[in-house]
Amino acid sequence: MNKKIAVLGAGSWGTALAILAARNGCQTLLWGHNPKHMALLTQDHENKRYLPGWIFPENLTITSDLADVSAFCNLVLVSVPSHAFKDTLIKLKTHLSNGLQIAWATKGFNPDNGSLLHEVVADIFSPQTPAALLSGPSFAAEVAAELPTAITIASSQPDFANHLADILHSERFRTYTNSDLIGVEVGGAVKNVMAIAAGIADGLGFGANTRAALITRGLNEIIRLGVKLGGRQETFMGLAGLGDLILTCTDNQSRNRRFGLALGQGKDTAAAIQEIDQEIEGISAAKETFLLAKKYGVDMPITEQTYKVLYEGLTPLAAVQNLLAREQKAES
Ligand SMILES: NC(=O)C1=CN([C@@H]2O[C@H](COP(=O)(O)OP(=O)(O)OC[C@H]3O[C@@H](n4cnc5c(N)ncnc54)[C@H](OP(=O)(O)O)[C@@H]3O)[C@@H](O)[C@H]2O)C=CC1
Ligand SMILES: O=C(CO)COP(=O)(O)O
Repeated sequence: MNKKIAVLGAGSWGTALAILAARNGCQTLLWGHNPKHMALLTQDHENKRYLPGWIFPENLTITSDLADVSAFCNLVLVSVPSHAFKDTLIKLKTHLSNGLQIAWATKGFNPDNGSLLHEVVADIFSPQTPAALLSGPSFAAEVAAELPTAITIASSQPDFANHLADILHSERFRTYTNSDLIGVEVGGAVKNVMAIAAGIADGLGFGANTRAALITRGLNEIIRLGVKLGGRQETFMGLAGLGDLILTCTDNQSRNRRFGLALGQGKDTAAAIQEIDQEIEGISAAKETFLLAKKYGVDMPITEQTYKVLYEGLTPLAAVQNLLAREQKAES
C-alpha cells in the first residue's frame, strides 16, 4: 500500500491513531508541537524503547516541524485538543493548503465562539476542502493495544470518508462511514459534559440507577441540541452518540469521568485538573454547550447544572438536588 498520512497532535489519541495507520501499512508522519517531547520520542523510536502497548512501527516517523508535513503528503489527521485546533490549522495553512485533505479526531467546539470544528476548517481553508471527522467509543490505550474498536468517520464527501476508512480500517479497528458531520461532531463534544456529570454522581456515592438515568437523559439533551444544530436524530443512537456516551460515562479510563469523580468526592476544580494531568475537553464543552443551549432555546438541565458546578461555584450535591427538584413531566 503506497498511502501516506500526517497525524497532527502527539497526545495519547494522535499517537494511537498514528500507530494504527502505520500498522496498516500507511507511511505515517506524527507531528507534535513540543520539540523536546518529539526529540525524546524520536530517540525512543530509534532505540526501540516503547511503553507497554505503544509500539511504533518502522514506517512511523516523527517531527515537530510543520514544514515537514507539506513535504510528506496532503492528507492530514488533526488530533490536537479543541483549544489548539484553530491555531494549528492557521499554522498548517502557511505550509500546506493546495490539495489539502483534512480529517480530525478532536472532540469539542471552537472555544472562541462555540462553532463546530468543520466550520473552523471551512473558514481557514475553504468549504470545498475535503473534510472528515473521526469519532466514537475509542480509548487511545485500547486502540494502541489492538483491542477491538469500532468508530465512525463522518464527512459530506463520501469518497473522502471511504478513503480515510480504508486507511484506518483493520481487523481490530472497524470504521463505519456516516454523512452526518454535524450529528457526529455534537455527539463527540457533548458526551464529555455528560461524562463529567456521571463522574460527579458516582463521586457523590450515588448508584447505578443514577448513572443510567444520567446517560439516558443526557442522550436526550444531546439529541435536542444536535437536531437543532442540523444533526440527524439516528446519528445519536450510533457509535459517535450513544456508543461514546456509554463508554465515557461508565469507564474510569475517561478523563472527563475521572474529573467528575474527583469533584464529586470533594476535590476542587484546580486539584482535580492537576490530578488528571491530560486534556479534559468537557470543561470547556460545558460552557460552550450551555451557551449554545441558551442561544438556541434548548432545554439542557444536566449541562446547565454541570456548567454551574464548573463556572459558578455550585456544589456537586446542590447540582444533583436541582436536577431532582425539577417538576414532574412526561418523558420525551
Ligand atoms: N485519548 C483518547 O482516548 C481520545 C481522545 N480524543 C480527543 O483527542 C483530542 C486530543 O486528546 P488527547 O490526545 O487524548 O490529549 P492528551 O492530553 O493525551 O494530549 C494533548 C496533546 O496536545 C498537545 N498540545 C497542547 N497544546 C497544544 C497546542 N497549542 N498545539 C498543538 N498541540 C498541543 C499536548 O502537548 P504538550 O503536552 O507537549 O503541550 C499533548 O501532546 C481531544 O479532543 C480528545 O477529546 C478522542 C478520542 C479518544
Ligand atoms: O473520547 C474518548 C473516548 O472515546 C476519551 O474520553 P476522555 O477524553 O473522557 O478520556
